[in-house]
Amino acid sequence: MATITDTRPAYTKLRLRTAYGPVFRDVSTNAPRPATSEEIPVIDFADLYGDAEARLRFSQKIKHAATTYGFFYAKNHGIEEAVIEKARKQALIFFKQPAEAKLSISTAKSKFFNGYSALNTTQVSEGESLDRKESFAWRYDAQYDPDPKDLSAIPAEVAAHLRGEEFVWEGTSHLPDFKTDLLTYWQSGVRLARRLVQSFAFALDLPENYFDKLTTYPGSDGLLNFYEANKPAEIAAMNSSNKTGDVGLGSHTDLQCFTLLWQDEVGGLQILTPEGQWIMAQPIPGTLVVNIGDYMMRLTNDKFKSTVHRVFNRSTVDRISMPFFFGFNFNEKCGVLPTCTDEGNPPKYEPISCAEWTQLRFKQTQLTKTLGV
Ligand SMILES: O=C(O)CCC(=O)C(=O)O
Ligand SMILES: [Fe+2]
Repeated sequence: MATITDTRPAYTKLRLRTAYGPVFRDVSTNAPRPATSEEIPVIDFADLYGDAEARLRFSQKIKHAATTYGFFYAKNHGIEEAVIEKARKQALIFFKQPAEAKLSISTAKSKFFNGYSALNTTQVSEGESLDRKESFAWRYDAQYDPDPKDLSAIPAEVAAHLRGEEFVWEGTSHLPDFKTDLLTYWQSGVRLARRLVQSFAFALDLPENYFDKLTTYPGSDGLLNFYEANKPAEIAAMNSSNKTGDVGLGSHTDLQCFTLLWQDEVGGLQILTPEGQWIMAQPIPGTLVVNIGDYMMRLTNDKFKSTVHRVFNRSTVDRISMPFFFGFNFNEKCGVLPTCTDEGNPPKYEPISCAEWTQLRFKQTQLTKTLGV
């Protein structure tokens, strides 16, 4: 009798945190495969700085990527290599310090998760391991805005939501140029994001300056992630116990409008396709990875996709990544955009501010402090 082989992939359930509680996704047990250039396209940012025609062309590419997988690579993004390299070196210097020095600026000292998180102290995804990484986080502070601000003129409703904290810089002042090099990288991110969000507006059939009033004191979170080299025995243990849930950073979506991520050449970032297949966002030198966050997805009535991703790291060398999370002014309540809704497609969501929105997710995070915002 002929046997029929069942070639359907097996699926497991992945539990994800969302603002409104856990959701479950079916995930294929097939091994992760490299992403194709259709899935995660490389977009040339030279056009973002070009004439009206070039900017329109650019916005259409953004729209395509944002409405499919919500991930793309940015080349010619305008952040100087020297700026990135200095920040990367500082990140390594910081993480290679003795534990004591790092713990002196622990996130435990922060009201807003600024500072240092040690190995295995966060768990972005409850169904997976603790996050096998260390990190250093800081947030928007008007005194460092590349678009200079009159600090005495910040509206009270804006000031109430600003989350920068000086202790992260005070506690690293023994590291020469640490603050300068990281803030220079961060400022480049703020500038690029303010520009890119104009193209998002264009892509959504809105005037290019539509969001500008929402990005005067934007959510701008800087983060350094350090995934320490695994010892061969650790890798063998992870593999032999077949713990696919043993992750560098658990499965999650980013919270705000979009993320600009620099990653080194080691690799490990994976994204989850709508079919539940993990695909690898392999490093492409000279690019940033850009991805849509939940807040932007909500504002577009789910037209732009905020896609689940994780870091799956089995490397025997250290890995550094430096995400920059961008959102609107935290006090501004935004609803579904007028161009993303019509009679047949009514708004699915009530207006909400970035402050309220990020709070909702944090309330779901019972165990520890989650930095993926
Ligand atoms: O380290 C990476 O490549 C991704 C980091 C990330 O997704 C996050 O910090 O939200
Ligand atoms: Fe992320």
